[in-house]
Amino acid sequence: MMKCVFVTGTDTDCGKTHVVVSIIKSLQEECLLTCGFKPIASGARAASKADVQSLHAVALGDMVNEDAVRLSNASQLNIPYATLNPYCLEPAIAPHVAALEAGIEVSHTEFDAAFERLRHTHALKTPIHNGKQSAQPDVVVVEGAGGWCVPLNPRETIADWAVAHNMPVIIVVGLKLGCINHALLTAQAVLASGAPLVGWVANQVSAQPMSRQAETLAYLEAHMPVERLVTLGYSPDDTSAWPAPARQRLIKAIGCNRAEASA
Ligand SMILES: Nc1ncnc2c1ncn2[C@@H]1O[C@H](COP(=O)(O)OP(=O)(O)OP(=O)(O)O)[C@@H](O)[C@H]1O
Ligand SMILES: C[C@H](N)[C@H](N)CCCCCC(=O)O
Ligand SMILES: [Mg+2]
Repeated sequence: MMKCVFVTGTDTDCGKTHVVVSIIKSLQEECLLTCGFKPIASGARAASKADVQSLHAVALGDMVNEDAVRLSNASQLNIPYATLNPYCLEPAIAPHVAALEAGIEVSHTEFDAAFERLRHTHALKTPIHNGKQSAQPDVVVVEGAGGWCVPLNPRETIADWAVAHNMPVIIVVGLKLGCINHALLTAQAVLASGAPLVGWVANQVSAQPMSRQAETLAYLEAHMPVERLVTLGYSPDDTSAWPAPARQRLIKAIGCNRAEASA
């Protein structure tokens, strides 16, 4: 049974993509075939020659989003770009505004269709140890857009889609002044929506730790309604797997079972 997890955060730029890539690597380390999913992205560029080589079903000049590129490159499966990122909007602005300006109607139905295609069997970039050339993902790690309440259109948010699918939710807390309030409000909103909130990640987003980082973490530890899965330090070029105990917390939070893994 394919598992999924929805990663939201305290704000745009809190480090969701950074954390999603590290989650993908962590689950791969646990022999779970894992891919990312970015249902909607705002902020796109024309695909370069390097993108055409690394991405699946992308032509030179097609619009691609950097988050989705990073998710695709981290995946072990060759998933068509448009499946991994069904909505790729050009300006780096609120998605509902970008969609309106482009004359595009964003719909959960399109998310569902792409998510369904993700479930299919895809070619593996490198055959795994038992010689398998293709497989279905064991886990899909979904990256939201901005924070939990970001709208898609006047009626729906991206969170509504996660809630409709009862996806376990992880909150990324970008460690900076103001994050206590943002983290607690986000946790309250997730719980109020009825989604299963399964953990949070403390993510150091600046080279220097924020002032009184230890005290901030201690307060969050005591007041967040779920456990902290891991604390990630500042590491611009490193999105490697989490330490083993944190990986175990992650697997438990998502409800994965290594025995079910196809790898
Ligand atoms: N732990 C970290 N160490 C170093 N750099 C980080 C870390 N976390 C995030 N960053 C950097 O901070 C910036 C914002 O992070 P990221 O793109 O992951 O945010 P995001 O929440 O995914 O934003 P968006 O809402 O646009 O999707 C990026 O340049 C990223 O490389
Ligand atoms: C463009 C940016 N990097 C994100 N992808 C979108 C952030 C939307 C934030 C909307 C808001 O909360 O005001
Ligand atoms: Mg991102």
